[in-house]
Amino acid sequence: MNKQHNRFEKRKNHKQRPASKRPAFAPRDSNSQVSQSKLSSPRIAEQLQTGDRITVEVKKIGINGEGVGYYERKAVFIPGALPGELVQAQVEKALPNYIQAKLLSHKRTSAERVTPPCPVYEACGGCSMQHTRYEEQLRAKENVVRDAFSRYTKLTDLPLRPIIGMNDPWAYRNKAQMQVGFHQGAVQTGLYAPGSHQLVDLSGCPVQHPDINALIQRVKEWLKAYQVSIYQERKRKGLLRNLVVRIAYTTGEMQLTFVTSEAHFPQAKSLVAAIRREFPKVVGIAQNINPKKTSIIFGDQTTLLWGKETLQEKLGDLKYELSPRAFFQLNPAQTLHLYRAAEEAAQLTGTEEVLDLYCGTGTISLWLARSAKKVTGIELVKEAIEDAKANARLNHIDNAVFITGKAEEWLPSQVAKGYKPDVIVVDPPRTGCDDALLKAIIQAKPKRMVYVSCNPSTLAKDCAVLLKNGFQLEWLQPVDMFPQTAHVECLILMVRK
Ligand SMILES: C[S@@+](CC[C@H](N)C(=O)[O-])C[C@H]1O[C@@H](n2cnc3c(N)ncnc32)[C@H](O)[C@@H]1O
Repeated sequence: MNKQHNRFEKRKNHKQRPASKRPAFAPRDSNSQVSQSKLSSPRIAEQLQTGDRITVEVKKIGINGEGVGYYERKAVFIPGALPGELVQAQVEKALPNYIQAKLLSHKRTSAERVTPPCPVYEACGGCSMQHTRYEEQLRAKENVVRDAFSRYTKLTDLPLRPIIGMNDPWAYRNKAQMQVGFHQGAVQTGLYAPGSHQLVDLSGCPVQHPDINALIQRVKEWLKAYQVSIYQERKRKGLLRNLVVRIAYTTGEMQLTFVTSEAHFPQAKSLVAAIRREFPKVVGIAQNINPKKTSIIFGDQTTLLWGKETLQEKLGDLKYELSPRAFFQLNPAQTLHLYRAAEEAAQLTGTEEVLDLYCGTGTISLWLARSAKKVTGIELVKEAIEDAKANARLNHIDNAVFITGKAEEWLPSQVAKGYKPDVIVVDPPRTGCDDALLKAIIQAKPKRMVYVSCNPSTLAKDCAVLLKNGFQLEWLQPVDMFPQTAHVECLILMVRK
């Protein structure tokens, strides 16, 4: 995802078997029962329908943070349920290979259950694990990684390191991207409820930096006071679409971007003056124009309304100047752990050629460049490459080269010319590496391959391909970049056999 708030992954929806081919009866799990008044006898899993109520014992936490139990032998996914709980749930979807159900009540609750501190936790959908004690969240994320690797690689002795969690798993997010709406005379800012265009108003998000919350709250008041017209998605009318706020944890600098549907923004001057009066940490205020019918937040054009174009953040001793649209990891404290793990995995001595694929703004490349002979970063987005080059200059790093391109096209063409990096780092989007890229990595025969991923399933799948083609898995390091959500970041080191 970008590595944003949690959204549920789609499961495969297979066609229903015709009724005549369904088994007449299958034995029931002792803890799985249907209790629906209109039924004269309990339903077997194959006959369950939307609306049926079932009792399920929850066995584990699934990839989206939901409870997973079994009705007879069929998996039942119940958001909000925890392992060890016996729950009554209502069937929302009964499909041939799984059941999706809604938690109705508990017959037994888990000791790992806690009260979510966020008042709109259930409606918002940004987090999916606030009801779970943090230690249990970490255990569940380790298990998700373990399950994915045992499914795809069949490795029996997985070299899984303990997950790196946070001491304080709140207020870690350095960026908020809020939808703006208007409801019953009030300006709202928040996120859409999962799978809908229903805006959930957030008056303070506990995983965001508190200064971000404070700024958004006041801006909301000024939007109303200055009568800024709010964009209405359905009618495609109105001006203000989103507020994007970023904070640098090390310098405290803040940056605010108004995303508008058109350039004309008559209240911009008054808003800038009000923000500057009350929020001296804001160093730059920008307007981004996005006239398109799209769920992508930023449009192509950004203009500075006041202040600096970038804010400065530091990771270790590296400095980064970040423009409003530049990608930067959302949890800087955990990013340090991730990049240190990448450095350990790369085992650089100063003589290596390193290739960093999907390099974004070059953060990993610059981190590794200090102990490598040369680093080449490849990234699809041209602006990110410009930021990477600027950050290399800012940090006086002259052995890093950044190139705009598609990883799956660039590497095969270079390998065909004899290019042989010593270490390859990849950090692809959730979909994982393209087949053509994996093939080129296998042909390039790097000594070490460092794979960073936010999706354990695609990571394990790609790892399985590399295992069959001359690599072995040395270790896996999960890092909890997104506490309170089901997301888990994982880094693996593979070496040539
Ligand atoms: C998960 S981010 C990694 C960013 C970076 N490694 C970091 O830690 O900040 C994935 C990056 O891959 C880029 N990307 C997506 N598809 C790509 C492709 N086919 N080739 C190269 N880069 C791609 C995205 O623009 C994004 O910057």
